[in-house]
Amino acid sequence: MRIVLTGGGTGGHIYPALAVGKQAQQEIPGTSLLYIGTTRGLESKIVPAENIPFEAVDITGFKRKLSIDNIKTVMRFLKAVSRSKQLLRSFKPDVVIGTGGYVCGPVVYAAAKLGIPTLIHEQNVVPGLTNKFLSRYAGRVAVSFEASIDQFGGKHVLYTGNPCASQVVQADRSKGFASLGLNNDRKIVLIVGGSRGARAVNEAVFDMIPKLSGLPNIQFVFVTGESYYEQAKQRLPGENVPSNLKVLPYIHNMAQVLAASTLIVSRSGASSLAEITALGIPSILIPSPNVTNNHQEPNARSLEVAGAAEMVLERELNGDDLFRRITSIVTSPQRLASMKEAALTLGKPESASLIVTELKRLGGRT
Ligand SMILES: CC(=O)N[C@H]1[C@@H](OP(=O)(O)OP(=O)(O)OC[C@H]2O[C@@H](n3ccc(=O)[nH]c3=O)[C@H](O)[C@@H]2O)O[C@H](CO)[C@@H](O)[C@@H]1O
Repeated sequence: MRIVLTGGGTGGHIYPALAVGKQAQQEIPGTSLLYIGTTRGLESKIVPAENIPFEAVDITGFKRKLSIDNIKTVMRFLKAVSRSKQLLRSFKPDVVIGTGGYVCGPVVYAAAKLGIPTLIHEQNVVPGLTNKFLSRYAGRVAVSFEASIDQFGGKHVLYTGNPCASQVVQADRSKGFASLGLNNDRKIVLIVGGSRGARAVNEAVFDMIPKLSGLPNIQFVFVTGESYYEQAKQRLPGENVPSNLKVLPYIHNMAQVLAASTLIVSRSGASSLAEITALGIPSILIPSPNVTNNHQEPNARSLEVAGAAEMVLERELNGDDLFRRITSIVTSPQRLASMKEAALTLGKPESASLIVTELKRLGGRT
C-alpha cells in the first residue's frame, strides 16, 4: 500500500502520522510512505531522521483576525495545492492521512480533489482550524476523544484514540534507563514542556532545583526544549546541578524514557496525553495557555476528572507548589497506584491499528 502522511508544525501533529506509518509498515508488507510537510516545521528534522522520504510544500497558517497576510496565505494555499497535486500524481498513493497543522490543508484538499481516499486525525478535544475545514472533504475523520465526535457532525467520524499510544506500549523501559545512564531500580520524575519546551515550566523547575537534594532517591530528568537549552546551561553551571538531576534539550527515544518514568510533569498536548495514559503514568499537567482556544485545558481536565492527573494552571504555577505536589505523589505508593490505574482506563493502545484498518478499507485493501 502507498500512503502519504502529512501534518506538522509541532511534534503533536507529526508523531501521530509517524505512528500510523510505522503500524502500516508492520501490518502491510511492502508499504511505501511519503511524508509531505513544510521546511519550517519540526517535521523537516524529525521525518528524515526516521528514514521516511520527505517532500515540502510552502504554506503558512491563517491569522484569526482579518489581515492582509491572509490574502497572501490564500495565494500560498493555492500554490501549495498545485504543488501537492504534482507530488500526489507522481507518488500515486492509495490513501492520504493528515494529522493536523496547516500543512495538511493543501495536501488533503488536493488529494480529495484528485479522488484519492483521505483520512484526517484530530488529536485534541477541541478540533483545530485546519481539520475543521478539511472535514468537509476528507473521507473519514478519526478523533482521539469521544467528546469530539459531535464537533464534526458525527457521520463519517470514528473514535480511534491517538496512535502515539500504540508506539509507547511497545517500548523497552530498560533501554530508557540505559539511555539516561541509570539503573532500572531508580524512580524517574520526567519534566517536559511539550515538543518545543515551555518557558514557564522551565522557570518553575529552576526555582525548585535547590530542593531536589531533599529527594535523593528520585532521579529528575528535565527536558528544557531545544531553544531553551543554552540558557538553561548558563543558569545551571555544573556545580549547581544536583546529582539527581539530568538536564537535556530534547529526548529522541521518548517512548523508552516514558516507559521508565514513575511520574511526569508535562504540558497537556494531545500526543503526550495519549502516551501517558497508554502507559498509565501518573502526571502533573500544566496546560499551555498559548494555544488556540486554550485547548490544552480541556485535554488536561479529562485526565484530572478521571483521577489520573493533577492539573496546575500556568498562572498558579510556582517551584514550591510543584515540588510539594511531586513529593506528595512520588512518596505515596497508594497515590501512584490509583493514578496509574485511572490513567490506564483512558489509554487506547490499539489506536494505530484501528486507523490502519480504516486506511485499508479506504484504500480498497479489505
Ligand atoms: C504549543 C502547541 O501548539 N502545542 C500543541 C502541539 O503539541 P506538542 O507538539 O507540544 O505536544 P504533544 O504533547 O501533542 O506532542 C509532543 C510529542 O513530542 C514528543 N516529545 C516531546 C519532547 C521531547 O523531548 N521528545 C519527544 O519525543 C512527545 O513524546 C509527544 O509525542 O500539538 C498538539 C496536538 O495537536 C496539541 O495538543 C498541543 O496543544
